[in-house]
Amino acid sequence: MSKSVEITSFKESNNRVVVMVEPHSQKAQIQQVVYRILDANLDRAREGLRIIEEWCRFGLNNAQLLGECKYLRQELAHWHTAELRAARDTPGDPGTELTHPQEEQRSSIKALLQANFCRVQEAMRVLEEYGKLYHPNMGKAFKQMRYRVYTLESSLMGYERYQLLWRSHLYLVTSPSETLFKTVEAALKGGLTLVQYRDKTADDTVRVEQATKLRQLCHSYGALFIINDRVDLALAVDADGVHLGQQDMPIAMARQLLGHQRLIGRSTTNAEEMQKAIAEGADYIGVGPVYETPTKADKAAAGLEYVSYAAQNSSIPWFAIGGIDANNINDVISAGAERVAVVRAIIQAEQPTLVTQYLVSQLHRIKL
Ligand SMILES: Cc1ncc(COP(=O)(O)OP(=O)(O)O)c(N)n1
Ligand SMILES: Cc1nc(C(=O)O)sc1CCOP(=O)(O)O
Ligand SMILES: [Mg+2]
Repeated sequence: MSKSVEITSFKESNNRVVVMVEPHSQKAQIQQVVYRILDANLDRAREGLRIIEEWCRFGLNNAQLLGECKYLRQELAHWHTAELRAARDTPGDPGTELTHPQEEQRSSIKALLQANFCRVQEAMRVLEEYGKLYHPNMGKAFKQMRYRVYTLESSLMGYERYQLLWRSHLYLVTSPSETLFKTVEAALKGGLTLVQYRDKTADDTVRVEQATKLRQLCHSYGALFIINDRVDLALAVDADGVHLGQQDMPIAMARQLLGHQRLIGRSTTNAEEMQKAIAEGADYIGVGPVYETPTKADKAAAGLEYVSYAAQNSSIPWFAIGGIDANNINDVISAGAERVAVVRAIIQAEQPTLVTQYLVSQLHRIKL
């Protein structure tokens, strides 16, 4: 039986021409496999982008992010040619049956978005590599697209955090407590959306363990989770940002390490520190201590005058902090505060959910 063959290359050796041949059927089979891989991954990338796009549209109402998703989907459609679609063999594809248990549940919007970004990026990497066998420009095109997806992820995740920061009016800064997790969860149930892990004395092993648990807890309630003082710890536990005091790392250095996706807060005690923090690119500032407090015994009170100054002059979100509780929060609000950070008022409360609800309700009353 004669088989059709294709000459794929030849070379000269000892004055003889050596011809390399490959059966036609085998080459066609390989091509078909490549087409199926491209088809499946174009679909995967498009589906993942669609899921991300819906959040940009309905969740964030952000035209710029929505436009970027649409652009990327159109690019995918451009590469999804009829011959690639024709290679599809869904019944014969063992991959359609397989799902990972983690795909069955998502703990939050953030987890859902991250899983889909991962899916899109993986698919684009496959398209970049196998695409080189299909079209001379496909590899380059998908490399560029993959970088655009990284940028989109960065903008979207950063935007998400920034939005939630602006929506947060009560900020819990923790202190060591035997009931830390129970108390934080009770406060989250009361409507808390911003938590800072602050433990000035624990070993790093303990800090890593507690911060990891708290991050999971906060994210499961859709709240932001910030680390006090330590950029390395914030990165290690995938926190939403870091809070830096005047003696901590410079903001520019922290920004280099954390990127623009994560939040950076700065403590300020006077007008000069406030202006500097804003100029250096802080995302929010602490304004205090409003009252003297045993939680920060070495710092003299800045008073309500500084709160009024912040109300008039801060262009970024700011949190009045220091000695604030349910008894005096209305004085702080009257001085101009719309956001407040507390330690003892919640950590030492007998009923943290109720206290949180009360503080949040007072802060929201301002806007009515
Ligand atoms: C929201 C907020 N504001 C101020 C501080 C104080 O930070 P810092 O001055 O660095 O003091 P320590 O907290 O590190 O003792 C804060 N943690 N949070
Ligand atoms: C951690 C901290 N920073 C402050 C500042 O002014 O920078 S005041 C403060 C402690 C706030 O604790 P409490 O709510 O228990 O008074
Ligand atoms: Mg500090």
